[in-house]
Amino acid sequence: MHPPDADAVLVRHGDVGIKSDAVQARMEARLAENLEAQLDARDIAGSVETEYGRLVIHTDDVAAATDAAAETFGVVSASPATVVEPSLDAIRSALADAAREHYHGGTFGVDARRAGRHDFDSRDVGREGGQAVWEAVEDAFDPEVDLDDPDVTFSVEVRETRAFVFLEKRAGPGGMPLGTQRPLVALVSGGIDSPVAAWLAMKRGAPVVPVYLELGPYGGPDHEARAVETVGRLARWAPNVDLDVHRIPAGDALERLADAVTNTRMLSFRRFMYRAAERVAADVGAVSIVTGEAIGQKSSQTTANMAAVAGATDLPVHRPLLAWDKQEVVAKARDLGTYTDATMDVGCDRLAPDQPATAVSRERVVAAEPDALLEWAEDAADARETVPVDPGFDGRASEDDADDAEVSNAR
Ligand SMILES: Nc1ncnc2c1ncn2[C@@H]1O[C@H](COP(=O)(O)OP(=O)(O)OP(=O)(O)O)[C@@H](O)[C@H]1O
Repeated sequence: MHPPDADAVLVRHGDVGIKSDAVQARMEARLAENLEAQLDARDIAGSVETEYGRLVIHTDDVAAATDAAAETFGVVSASPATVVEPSLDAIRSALADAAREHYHGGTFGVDARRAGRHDFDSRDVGREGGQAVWEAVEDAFDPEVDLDDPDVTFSVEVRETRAFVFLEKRAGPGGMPLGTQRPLVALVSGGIDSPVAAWLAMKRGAPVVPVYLELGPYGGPDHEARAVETVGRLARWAPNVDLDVHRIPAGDALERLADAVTNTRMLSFRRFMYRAAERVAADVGAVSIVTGEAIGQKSSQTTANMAAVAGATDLPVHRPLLAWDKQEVVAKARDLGTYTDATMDVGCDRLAPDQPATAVSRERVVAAEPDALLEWAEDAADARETVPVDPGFDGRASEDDADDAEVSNAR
């Protein structure tokens, strides 16, 4: 919902605003780049302007640009808006136009904010704006003001050189602009959890390099296709980041592992996976690994077993879903469009022994596994191929250089 003649989208960020001025300016510039990439990818004509604390998309297609902003990390909210000069007259007139188009009875309120130097304050805007709305609709309706919970809110944000009039504040994902952290390798399976974990890492500004282990007889084309498809959904959030999937052929090694090891097999598989991910990370300049593991979700994810598999990589392993319940993950996956109803009897479920160990020491895991297991992992990682993903846009913007990512937690 937007006022008549809206030709801008006012974009707000959150955590970026608590950085030092210099870091904030850099992060806002990155957010502007990412918004431009979103416009490009969706074929929306427009440009992005940065003003301290806010970004403004100038476009005639405010509905599509608002959708794009709402799928951009770092954006807390976005409002399709009409831009007028910062005077009470101009604001009154824009509010009256908006009221004639969007007020159809019931209660209304004017929410006014102001920053900069003006010869009026936000209370003046609220009072005069409210009156303008009232006068615009009183002949046709019986308007009533409710400032606490109105049916329609007419909002005004007055900045130093202009004022924005809008009716909607669309929520974005929040977080930090993508590319403001160094990249991570994301271990993505065809399951529900790992895409959510990768999305959460991206939400905090870290581009991910998706890695899928192709499991030979334990996996299958459907499993792989699902992994690639869910990464495609994630790619909608990151049109200027290369999210093509690094596919590691792990089937042979897993068969050898399954022949050699029984009840600690899953733990050795996890060690294999971390080492393979570490190898990819070294090649692509990623600094850690992110997985969809959660405490107690499977026997290999008890607190004891997560401790037992540490040591296969020197890189930190981040588990953003560590304390999430399955229902919470499913709800988020549905939200993101990465959820799929089909359960597949593949992957870890097929590789798991009948009686997996739930609390083993690291020494026992290592003693039971083939001596060369971690070398097999490195060899498999070296034999990887990349599989393109489809974000579902018509066009695809060019890839972002991971080296560009800045480490910007200076504060
Ligand atoms: N074939 C695979 N390729 C890449 N990563 C994998 C693979 N299988 C598992 N992982 C990683 O290990 C984590 C835990 O493995 P788990 O057995 O719980 O996976 P899953 O249930 O098949 O998938 P998910 O955790 O995504 O729902 C996954 O979240 C993912 O990060």
